[in-house]
Amino acid sequence: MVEDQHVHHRGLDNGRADARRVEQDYVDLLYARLDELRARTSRGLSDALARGGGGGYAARTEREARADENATRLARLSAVENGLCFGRIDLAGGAPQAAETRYIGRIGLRDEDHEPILIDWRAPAARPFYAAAPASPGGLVRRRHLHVRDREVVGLDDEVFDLDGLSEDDRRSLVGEAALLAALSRGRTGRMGDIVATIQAEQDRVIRAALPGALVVQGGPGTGKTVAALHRAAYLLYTHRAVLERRGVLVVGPNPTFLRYIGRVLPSLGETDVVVQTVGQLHPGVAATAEDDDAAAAVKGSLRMAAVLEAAVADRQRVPEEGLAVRADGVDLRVPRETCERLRDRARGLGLPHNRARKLFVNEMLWELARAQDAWLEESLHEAEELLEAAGDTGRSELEDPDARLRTDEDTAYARETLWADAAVRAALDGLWPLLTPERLVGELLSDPGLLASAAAGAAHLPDGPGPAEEEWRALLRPAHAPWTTGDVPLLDEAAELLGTDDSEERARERAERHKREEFERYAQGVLEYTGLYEAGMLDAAGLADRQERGPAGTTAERAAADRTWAYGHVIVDEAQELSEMAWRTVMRRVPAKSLTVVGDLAQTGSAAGARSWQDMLGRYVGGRLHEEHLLVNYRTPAEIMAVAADVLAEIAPDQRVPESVRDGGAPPRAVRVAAEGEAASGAGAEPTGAEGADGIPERLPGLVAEELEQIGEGRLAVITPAARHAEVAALLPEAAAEAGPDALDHPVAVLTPTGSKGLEFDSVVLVDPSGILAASASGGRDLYVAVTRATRRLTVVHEGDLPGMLARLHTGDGTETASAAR
Ligand SMILES: Nc1ncnc2c1ncn2[C@@H]1O[C@H](COP(=O)(O)OP(=O)(O)OP(=O)(O)O)[C@@H](O)[C@H]1O
Repeated sequence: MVEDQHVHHRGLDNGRADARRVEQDYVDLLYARLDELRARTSRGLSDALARGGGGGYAARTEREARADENATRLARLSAVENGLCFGRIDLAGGAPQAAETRYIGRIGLRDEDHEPILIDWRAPAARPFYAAAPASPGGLVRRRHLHVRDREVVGLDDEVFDLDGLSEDDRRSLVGEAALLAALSRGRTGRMGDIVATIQAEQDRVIRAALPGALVVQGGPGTGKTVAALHRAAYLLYTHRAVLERRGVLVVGPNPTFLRYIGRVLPSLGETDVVVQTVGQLHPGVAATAEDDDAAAAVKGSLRMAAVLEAAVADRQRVPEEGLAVRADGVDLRVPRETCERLRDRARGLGLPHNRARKLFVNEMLWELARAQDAWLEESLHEAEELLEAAGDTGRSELEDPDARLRTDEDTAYARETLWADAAVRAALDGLWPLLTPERLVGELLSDPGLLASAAAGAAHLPDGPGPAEEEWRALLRPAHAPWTTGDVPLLDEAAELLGTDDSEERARERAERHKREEFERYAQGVLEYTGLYEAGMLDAAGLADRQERGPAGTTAERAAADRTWAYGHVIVDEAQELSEMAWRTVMRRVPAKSLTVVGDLAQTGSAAGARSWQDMLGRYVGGRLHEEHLLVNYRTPAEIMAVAADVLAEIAPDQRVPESVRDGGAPPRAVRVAAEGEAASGAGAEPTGAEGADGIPERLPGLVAEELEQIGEGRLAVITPAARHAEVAALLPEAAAEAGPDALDHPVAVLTPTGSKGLEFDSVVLVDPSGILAASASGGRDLYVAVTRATRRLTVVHEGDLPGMLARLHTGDGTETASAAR
């Protein structure tokens, strides 16, 4: 509930109670309409289902289409129950326009006479609700936020755009401050929520930016990049439905926990045609979660790997010194080296992927072998003839040419078939030009120093080269069959491009399916015309055929996710600073139109292969179509905690601006010093720790966590530790979820590494061993920055030795605790 002290009094002179009653009446009307539509849709659905499976093909198809349509509508109508309407704008009148009032909500509604009674938040008519600012009210007299719980109006929050009455410094672009603060002060649930009611003007610009081109949104922690990106997905699908419903939208996020964290936002916005994946899932059939060490990640993520893989494929197209020698059917067959080379070069010259060029190579080699076999047979037949002749018995008539071929072309063709069926022949040809899967190519390459050395050397001669130096590629070596890492996935995708598939069977199947589909579309058109669905604009024949083909489970999103070559209509990348050059190459392949939204923070880059500049990463794909927006206000972290983060930022990325916190007045962040392992109670530098001796992390941490939990009540807490100490710390908190667990977000306490905490937020953060985080890698400072900016209310830093210099503020700030005081 919005407390009275939060409500601006300016616009409520007519009495808050009266205003609330007026809004309650209107909200009642909206819910009545919603109930009516739901009842109607649900009747439509049960009618369609009740008629069972009878009737002809046409009737069944029509019923299925109706049932499908009704089910989707019903799901949408149910999803908007909470917060159906959250805003109202009053626009100035003045000739020729009359003054106008609009209500803004999660969906659009019309009354019986088709008059709009509620405007969808994504519609152009809703725009002034978000865009109006004191300096540019955009025709608004007043903006009102409605707080509705269980269909009851529990609070109002008004802003009057009376320019004379407002000072310039009235919160820059911030709008609906009271509503915003109320939204921000709610405890965290472990799932991200939507913010349709309180989208801020700078975020609105991002959400409603044009579809084409690449939009990069750079913003510090908590500036709402993630939440704005997800609302943008919903907005684009609403505004460009025709394009995007068929092609879908792909959202790429950093890790599976994060994907679960944001998973609920899109359905609440009524959008289902969205595929949400980590980089580790971009290649269908692989779900990589393991990570490389920094050295391997840096090499693997570099664009030079494209040349290494190209060379690795060429290395698999081999010609042995002595040519091809194989024994088939008891006969030794040979194809000389020069012939093998000529055929290899010809196959390479086709410019086809390896597995498709292989068909030509294998085919020609089989002819060579068949001819070799022929030659051998000819020779033996001639020999036999000569023997017979010598014995006085001629097999042929005197009239025949003694040098004529004894075997016909048909014989040779037949021999070719027989040779292809011979396992030894196939194995020999596979040795020269094997059929390769991406998994095999990459797996064997990374576990074989010989293959790697050769591919790295080969890359030197390619346009994307030179390849990595020996000390670099050695970092890639690992045991055969090691689990896939996220860094491997772009390599697998690159390999898939280079290898292609041997798709002749698939293409024949596709041809047959296309034929079937064309017939069905013709048929569907007839069905639509007689049902009237066509005139109503609800479906077209292709759409109906689509539904028919995919059945109820096959949404655009599902088909897209399973298809490596799917071309999305738009791609949104979150925590985009973590993607390597190779990962961008994969992402760009998924969106040929290069329509992208990229959100991230260069100051938070943790990956050794991640971005240091957006232009460097993206310029080569989008050129001049790169548009950059900045978000500057932090909605997550209170000012007191952000001051600590600002010191860290000044060390690690002095050129990045610290976002300004909306909230302040939170609990002061604190540092708690504990004894290091083996540190004596009276040891040098130890705080006085009491009679029972030096208490270290094992003794102190559970108590500190319990203390924090008490402070935050229903909220959530994260313990963030260096990766090397994760297991040790998790063992101290058996009730907590360790990050690998699938339901880390459903526990009050989660133990995370800085990487695992990316993009997430918690009411309280207990950061263990900051020096350990700093020392863990070259990007330790950036990881520390990520860790301290996860808290929405409280931050406790637990350290053993001295605090790192960049956290010194925790010593001097108010409320800093010593170990003894914290007990
Ligand atoms: N306009 C808004 N109204 C209400 N809450 C908001 C608004 N903008 C952002 N928030 C909240 O602020 C928090 C931070 O947002 P979000 O996670 O999108 O930030 P981010 O920029 O992605 O942060 P990071 O870079 O740290 O991952 C979320 O809880 C989000 O719901």
